[in-house]
Amino acid sequence: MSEPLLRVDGLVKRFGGLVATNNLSLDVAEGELHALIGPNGAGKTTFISQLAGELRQDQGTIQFDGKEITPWKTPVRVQHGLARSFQITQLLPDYTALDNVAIAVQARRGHSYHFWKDAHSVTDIRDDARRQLDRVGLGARADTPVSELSHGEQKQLELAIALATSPRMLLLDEPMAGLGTAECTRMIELLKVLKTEVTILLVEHDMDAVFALADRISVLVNGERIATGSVDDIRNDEAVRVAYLGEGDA
Ligand SMILES: Nc1ncnc2c1ncn2[C@@H]1O[C@H](COP(=O)(O)OP(=O)(O)OP(=O)(O)O)[C@@H](O)[C@H]1O
Repeated sequence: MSEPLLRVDGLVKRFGGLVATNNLSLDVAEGELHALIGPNGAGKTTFISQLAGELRQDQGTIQFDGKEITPWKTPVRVQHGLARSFQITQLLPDYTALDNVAIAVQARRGHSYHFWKDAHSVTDIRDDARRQLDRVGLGARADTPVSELSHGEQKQLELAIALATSPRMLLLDEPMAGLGTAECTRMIELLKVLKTEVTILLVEHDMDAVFALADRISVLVNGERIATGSVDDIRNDEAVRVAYLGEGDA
């Protein structure tokens, strides 16, 4: 079997007496959409933050593309293709959708201090940003300020910004959160396309989305991975039903 793109071994994160990540090991194969589910407080966001390099683990190792990345800071992880989607809270509300993506593209290319000096590179950056907006179905909203975008469009913009760093693997933390039914459907369709282009680790509470998208699902309870399997495996896993999906649910 080929090496997984992401390999996590024995990760532990404590907050005082609370073990938020409990000896967690997990593999994500190249090309896979791996969903991570679990009840509130199970430690999903804490895990994603450690993968992104925003939170330092107490124990364990993280390998990406065969390299040990455990000591690497976030920007180095991003340069090597491991990117977390930006949250809506990090968008610049007075700037247009295009500007928000262009700033991310600019950062990726390390142009931060010479951005306005080179007209060609500016055009190039804006073209690239426009491509990312097209990819997430926001092309027609490029010149709209973020504050005027709907919640669903802002979630699409988060994705465009993450894609602007050309990731090999995307870490997505609840892309469906707060979306209405129609917006959810649109996001699922969008992720179906993106999953053919990039490996994805998806944290999501919306089980319709998880079941529609996941190649494999891992279940986290109290910081511990209690199961990993296909959609059918997880639906039929007794321990998962008891711990998370709820016994007796339809
Ligand atoms: N910075 C922190 N300091 C102390 N405790 C924290 C911190 N961050 C998270 N926790 C605790 O760690 C546990 C895991 O939290 P985390 O947010 O990772 O769970 P989650 O599975 O993402 O939950 P949700 O589905 O509600 O987003 C919780 O008990 C939480 O209160």
